[in-house]
Amino acid sequence: MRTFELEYPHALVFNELPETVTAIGFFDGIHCGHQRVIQTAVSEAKNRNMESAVITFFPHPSVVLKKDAQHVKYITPLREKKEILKRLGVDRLYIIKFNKALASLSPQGFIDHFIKGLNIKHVVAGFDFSYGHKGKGNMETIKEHAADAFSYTTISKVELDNEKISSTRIRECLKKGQIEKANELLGRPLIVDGIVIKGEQRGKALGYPTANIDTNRDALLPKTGVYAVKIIYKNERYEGMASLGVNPTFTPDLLEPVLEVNIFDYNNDLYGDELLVEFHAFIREEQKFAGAAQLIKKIAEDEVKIRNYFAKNC
Ligand SMILES: Cc1cc2nc3c(=O)[nH]c(=O)nc-3n(C[C@H](O)[C@H](O)[C@H](O)COP(=O)(O)O)c2cc1C
Ligand SMILES: Nc1ncnc2c1ncn2[C@@H]1O[C@H](COP(=O)(O)OP(=O)(O)O)[C@@H](O)[C@H]1O
Repeated sequence: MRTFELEYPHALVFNELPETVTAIGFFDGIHCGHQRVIQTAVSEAKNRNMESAVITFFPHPSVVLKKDAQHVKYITPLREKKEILKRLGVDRLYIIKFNKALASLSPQGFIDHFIKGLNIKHVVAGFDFSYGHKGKGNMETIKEHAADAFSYTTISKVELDNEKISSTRIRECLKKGQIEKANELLGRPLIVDGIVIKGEQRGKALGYPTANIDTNRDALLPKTGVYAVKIIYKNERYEGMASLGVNPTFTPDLLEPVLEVNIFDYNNDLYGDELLVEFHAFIREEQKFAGAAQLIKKIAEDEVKIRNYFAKNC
């Protein structure tokens, strides 16, 4: 997959661009609904003997459009997004910078520059996709803006339990610790990755060494607590338990939750290495214990629970 980071106006040369079928959207999470849009574009491209593409945006429009400048966290930060799109068989990824200039482009201007101008012959988008200034362009107006230069497919609402699958719904599940429902909506387990850094060196003494993970600051983390996780390390998959929290038993003043994992049946140095953590089940809330002995007892119970969980659900 080739990635192109574009700004308005982009400088790509039309004559050098292949005829392409594209999916377009913000696609945070690349959930089951997004996957239907992207897979439709990939198979339509094969049918037409064209290249497949995904057009997406960065950062999230709310960063530019909302007054209180904020930092948005993503279910799939750009890096994860790229990995998943590669796996879906996408040939080209166009990441359009969402800035004031882009936000003020008219719907016709957007289509002319970023669809016709990128030699797109067919567009696939969800029924609620919008484009151009104030999101005034949509799947109703696209026919007029296309003016026969390209065709399009509108993907209708994809639902689970009679409710639309959406990034917002997944964010709410993650906030509540409903990881299994979030995973069902995503169509894969939530993955958070990062590099192993040094912690307080307390884990080994407790009998449960934990790899402390420096996560991407763009990554949306689930609710704090203890989770059944799988760890992908050097292309091998391990079972383990994660603590996402502020370690109240020992550190009353930690502000940001820390993600740490204890890998089952493993004993080796991991400092400086990259780990991918797949979240599978929420086990319990984080607690403040009277001391190390009580915490160790609880962690031993967590381990039994999590091993049983994976014995039943692999
Ligand atoms: C499965 C598991 C559950 C945990 N639960 C709690 C908890 O409920 N309360 C708490 O204060 N710390 C909890 N911890 C975090 C430990 O306090 C932490 O791993 C330990 O202090 C080691 O920290 P270090 O890696 O910085 O040395 C848990 C850790 C694990 C692995
Ligand atoms: N089974 C394991 N799970 C996680 N980390 C392990 C394991 N075995 C060894 N380690 C190593 O031990 C370190 C964790 O030990 P710990 O005493 O908790 O130190 P720290 O406070 O630096 O995390 C990990 O970063 C890793 O290098």
